[in-house]
Amino acid sequence: MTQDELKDAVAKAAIDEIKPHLERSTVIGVGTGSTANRFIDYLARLSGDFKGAVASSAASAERLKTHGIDVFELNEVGTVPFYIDGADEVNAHLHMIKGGGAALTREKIVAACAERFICIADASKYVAQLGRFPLPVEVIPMARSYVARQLVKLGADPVYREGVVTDNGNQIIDCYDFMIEDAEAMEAKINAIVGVVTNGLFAARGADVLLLGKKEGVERTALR
Ligand SMILES: O=C(CO)[C@H](O)[C@H](O)COP(=O)(O)O
Repeated sequence: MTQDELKDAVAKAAIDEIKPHLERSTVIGVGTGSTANRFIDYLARLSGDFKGAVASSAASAERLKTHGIDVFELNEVGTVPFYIDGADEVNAHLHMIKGGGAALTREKIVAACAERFICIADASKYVAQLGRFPLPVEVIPMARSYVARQLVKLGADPVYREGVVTDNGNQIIDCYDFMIEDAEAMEAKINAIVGVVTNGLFAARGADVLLLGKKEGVERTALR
């Protein structure tokens, strides 16, 4: 099976996961990226079974609207029963690195408001230790150099993702050569640097369920 087929399989599996729980009043949290896009495409087939979605990026909001799915502001909705999103890396604790698509801050906000975070990923994303994928950090533009110097002190090789402006008007620094021992501690440490909006470690609020696409089939892991 190709990586695209595996992404497709987990997107469908996420639909099967949430379908029995949908009500006409349900607003679903939707992530960003190529795997989340497939989920959006399948979700469109259920229109009428739920109320709408909250999106973690302008791109996902656009795709949802194109399919005729109503998009709500998170502030109007409060909490969402599910948040479905991909990951750049995920480990056995269902801690993740996210933000390859620069949507990490909004993803983290919607995830924080979700009762259940369902991570959908193909098998290439599963790792024993987080950090081979460069860890994204969203920064306030004027703080970029300062934050980069602090990240060097933490052991990272920070590289400015040139030309990328987040949906929040900020910039991204990617931390290379930065294997993570304690994801929760590092998430908090980086977030404590002045000028950091947030970083792409999702450990304090990891996923509750992982649907991992393998060539043998979709493997489901539920922590809660
Ligand atoms: O965090 C993300 C975007 O900011 C995505 O979830 C992550 O990059 C995975 O993307 P894809 O499904 O395209 O592999």
